[in-house]
Amino acid sequence: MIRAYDVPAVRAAEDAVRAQLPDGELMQRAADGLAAVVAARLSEEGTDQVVVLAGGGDNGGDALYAAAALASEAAEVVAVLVGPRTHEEALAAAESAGVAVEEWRAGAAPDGVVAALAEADVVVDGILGIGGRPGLPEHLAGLPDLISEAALVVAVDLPSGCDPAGEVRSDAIYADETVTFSLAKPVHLMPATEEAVGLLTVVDIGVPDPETPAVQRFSHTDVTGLWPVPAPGDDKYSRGVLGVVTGGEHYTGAAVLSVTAAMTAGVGMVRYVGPEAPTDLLRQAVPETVFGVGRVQAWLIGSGLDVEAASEEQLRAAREALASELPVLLDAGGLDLLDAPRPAPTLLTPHLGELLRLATRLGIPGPDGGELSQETVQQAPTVVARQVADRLHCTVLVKGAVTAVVSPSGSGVPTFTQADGPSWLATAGAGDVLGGICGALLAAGQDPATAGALGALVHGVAADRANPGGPVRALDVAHELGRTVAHLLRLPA
Ligand SMILES: NC(=O)C1=CN([C@@H]2O[C@H](COP(=O)(O)OP(=O)(O)OC[C@H]3O[C@@H](n4cnc5c(N)ncnc54)[C@H](O)[C@@H]3O)[C@@H](O)[C@H]2O)[C@@H](O)CC1
Repeated sequence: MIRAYDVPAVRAAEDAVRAQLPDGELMQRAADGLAAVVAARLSEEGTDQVVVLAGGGDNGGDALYAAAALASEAAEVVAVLVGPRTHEEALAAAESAGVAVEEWRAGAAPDGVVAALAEADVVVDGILGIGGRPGLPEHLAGLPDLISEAALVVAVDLPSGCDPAGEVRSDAIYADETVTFSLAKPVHLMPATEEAVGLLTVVDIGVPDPETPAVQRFSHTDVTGLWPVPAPGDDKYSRGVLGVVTGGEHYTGAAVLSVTAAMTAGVGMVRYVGPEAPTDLLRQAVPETVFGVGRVQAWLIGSGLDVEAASEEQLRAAREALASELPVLLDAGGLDLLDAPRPAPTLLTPHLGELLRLATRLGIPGPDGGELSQETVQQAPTVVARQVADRLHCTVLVKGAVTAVVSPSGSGVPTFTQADGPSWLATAGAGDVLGGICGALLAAGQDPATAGALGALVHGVAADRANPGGPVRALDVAHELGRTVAHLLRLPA
């Protein structure tokens, strides 16, 4: 499990440790750790040009102390002071170690800075850390374009400009590697910001984990402790029966994909409710399926379901499911069926377009109070998802390269994010497969957040294993699930 802690929790944990240490010791540990990582990335000939961008806060202090430590390792280290203030002791240390100093505190970049950035082999981004507001300081808006394409960009704690909470996308430095200290922060794991982080390296500076994480991510080795594995006394009913209301006369494939995924992921049984065409297809493609309404432990409703054109039987089953005390997963068209909170566990699995449609239907406004836009949903997917989760008292899984599973505010459940799949997984029907996996987990008794996050992990790993490094089709991902679960269960816990 990877855990990330929000800024107040990190500051409190750091304060507690700092109080026990000599002045400046914690920052020195951070700077030494940073310098060791950067030194390991330098070429062995010692010919590298290193540029250290230092802001006005402690992040800039870390970067300047690291610059001092790197002065003897590189051909040249240039520190560029970009903040309104400078950490004076760290600057003095850098200067006495032989670091060249440039200032760029406002306006356009001075020629010396432009030249240094164009020639840099390594750029250390110490402009803003966890004290940063989203976006780059105004005069640094053009900075990313000045950095040589060939340079390795190493961010200190987080890429400057990124929202430390990882909730909103903003102008930022894109790092190849981010070196953080003891604790990961949400920025490192959230969909709006993870792309800018690059490789995440955590250097231990002796700060213990706070109690409550803000964001969690399952690792492959977590699957063993969480996946429902049948015991000798189990039967198909005790393992979980999933009621499935997906597909229709026109979207027959959604039924095949979701039911195949649920069965291959290991549900005890599927009861499918749908019209003739998908039913006929399922009789051929997934002969294990049982048809018609009956006793189930959870419902999967929606993939390929057009509420306007759905059969009477499907709509009745869906409405009864929503009125029941059973866990329900709503996907795609099924999202149109929920207007008010249900008393039972509910997992919604929209992609960004569906999230916009759902949030708009619920009357959730944009940040300016006006109508919610596609841009806002793209820039701040987890903010919008949380508003939906709060309105409907449900769990919202937002699909993407980084999938986020957001629970209602105050529920005490951290946000889960998973980034396990290859980009090839962005393909038709992949969401139907995810619905089948998560539905199987709900039927086995998992809570919606765990079912969503674990389902996303297995979905991503199966896609990779179905055709490593190449294109996958959704049905191949579904067929790979059984072997993927077996592979994950074999990993040491
Ligand atoms: N607190 C500690 O004990 C430690 C902190 N460390 C470092 O300190 C960092 C946090 O330091 P700070 O709290 O000083 O925060 P920052 O170094 O992020 O600096 C914040 C400063 O920048 C300004 N600012 C923020 N966003 C801006 C924006 N978009 N445009 C212009 N100005 C902006 C703020 O007003 C503030 O003055 C951490 O990220 C980490 O790198 C490390 O040295 C480890 C120990």
